[in-house]
Amino acid sequence: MSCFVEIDGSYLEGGGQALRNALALSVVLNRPVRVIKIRANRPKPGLSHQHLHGVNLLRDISNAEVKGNVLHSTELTFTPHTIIGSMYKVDTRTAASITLVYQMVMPVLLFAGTTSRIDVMGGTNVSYSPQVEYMQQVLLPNLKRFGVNFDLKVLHYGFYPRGNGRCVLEVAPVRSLNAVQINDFGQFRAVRGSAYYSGRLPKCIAFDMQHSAEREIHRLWPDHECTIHVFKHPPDKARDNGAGIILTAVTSTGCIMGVATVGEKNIDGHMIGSNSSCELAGYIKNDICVDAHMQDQLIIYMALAKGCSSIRSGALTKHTRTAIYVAELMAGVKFNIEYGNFGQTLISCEGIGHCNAYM
Ligand SMILES: Nc1ncnc2c1ncn2[C@@H]1O[C@H](COP(=O)(O)OP(=O)(O)OP(=O)(O)O)[C@@H](O)[C@H]1O
Repeated sequence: MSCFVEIDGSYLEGGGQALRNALALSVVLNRPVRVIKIRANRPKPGLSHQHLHGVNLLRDISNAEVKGNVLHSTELTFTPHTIIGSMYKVDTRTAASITLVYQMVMPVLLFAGTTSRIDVMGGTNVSYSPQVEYMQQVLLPNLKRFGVNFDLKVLHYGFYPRGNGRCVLEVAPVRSLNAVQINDFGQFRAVRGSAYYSGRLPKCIAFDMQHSAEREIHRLWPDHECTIHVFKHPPDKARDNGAGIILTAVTSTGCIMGVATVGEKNIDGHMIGSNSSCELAGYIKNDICVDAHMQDQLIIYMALAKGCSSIRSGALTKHTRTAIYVAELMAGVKFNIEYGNFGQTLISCEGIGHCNAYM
């Protein structure tokens, strides 16, 4: 009988997240895994640069035996042996999302014996992935509740198609993760954010994003603070053209929801600003404590934490259901979903209370 847990990468979302979570859990739990039909629902299935660099980084961190770690591969077996906290460097030579490489290794580095430092070159602000500001301003405060601490420095911002971005992530290990309750919205306090531009793009793009976003929030909540700063990345921080916005909403109970969007070709600043603020307003109106992207990103931590975690979010995304599928198979946990009246969901799970074997 095979000793591999088999994960079907075509299930539900059928993107790279199933692979990232499966491999991260494989290392943390020391369980060999086989991932089949990798990214089957994407236009170009199989491993792209981002995934391949993540797999090879995780191989080095865990001294794993790997088969299938080549570009476009749709099947992979991964047998980890250890977790080595250390300094690592990855140059993707593309605009591959740096934050998605970090998404793969972060849960693992928490269970190393010492602090790790991961220097990655690629894209910091790339579509369909967490913007680097989202990781700093939304992921970090949410993960702090689990007892996680990381420091993410951006040495250079990088955009599609050139890349040229560079970040350094430092992750401190934990003995175990706390269970969290992120389900009490409290009172809406403020919206804060920034709109940036770089390279040869005109400043009006960032001001259009700012004005449209502030107008929408002030229209709905005239008495609440809404502060969006506009700035240009200096040339030594961003060589290429790029523009985007990050908005966060904070509540009296410490909930932080975020929306971060990077402009693509023919950027319409007004459109980005108003779409982003409408998305954020939807969370505030419905007392949602965890935004649609944080929802799937917290699943792996809930599965590993000690005790029962619960998060109050909006409608379940396919990414979240995929993350739950992987966590249940790999860690043997069970997630429970309760549905509210206005599309809210309460996602809960009794975590396995994984303990760090290297501390
Ligand atoms: N705007 C965003 N803000 C925050 N997180 C995001 C944003 N867009 C995508 N994400 C996150 O990025 C991850 C993308 O997962 P997905 O499976 O689509 O991976 P992928 O490797 O990009 O695959 P693919 O290239 O197959 O799309 C998810 O965790 C999702 O929540």
